[in-house]
Amino acid sequence: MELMEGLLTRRTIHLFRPGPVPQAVIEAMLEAAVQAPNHHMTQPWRFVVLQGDSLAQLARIRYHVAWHKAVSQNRPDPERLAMKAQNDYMAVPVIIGVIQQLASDPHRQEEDYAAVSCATYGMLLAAWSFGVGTHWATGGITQAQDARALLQVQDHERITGFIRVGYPATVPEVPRDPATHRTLWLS
Ligand SMILES: Cc1cc2nc3c(=O)[nH]c(=O)nc-3n(C[C@H](O)[C@H](O)[C@H](O)COP(=O)(O)O)c2cc1C
Repeated sequence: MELMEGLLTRRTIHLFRPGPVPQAVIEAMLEAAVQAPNHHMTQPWRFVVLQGDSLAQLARIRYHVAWHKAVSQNRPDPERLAMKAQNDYMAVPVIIGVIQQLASDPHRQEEDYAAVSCATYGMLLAAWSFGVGTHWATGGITQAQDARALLQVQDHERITGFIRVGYPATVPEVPRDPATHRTLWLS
């Protein structure tokens, strides 16, 4: 797939087909990620690939996070919402946790988050080039102590997102405002 085609057609996937993703695709995603631009070459990222039992553990943690959120918001049927949250994770063969190493300087931290986001986007695009879909999400689970422990996140690190990886069942359309509506050309 041409780079431009990938940039124009990649979408967040919400429904995945069952089945594994080749290890080579996951490795290619990670290689693409570490090529991301990063100021001062801080390379402020780390990745944790969860499959099998570890993915099931993460899904269970997501169940608890979703349950507590639903209860705290007085939502009806917290059990159903929590099961959906868990099942969404169990519907993919691989989830990649993205971790930012936190610099002590706030400005450096902000620039590092930009770099980690570039790395994450690189992963999504690399996956897409193999016809593999992704879903980049944040949410409460990125701060859950149990999730941090499972991913062996250190005090000077934070989880910036979880990337679900699998073959898409459907690819949604998510139209954008044209770039011309968002651009001022100066000469
Ligand atoms: C930093 C970041 C956090 C996101 N967090 C979530 C999330 O928690 N849940 C979710 O469903 N999508 C999340 N998304 C995906 C966006 O909702 C999605 O990119 C947007 O709807 C546009 O759709 P597209 O990716 O198909 O173009 C996140 C995207 C980014 C960049």
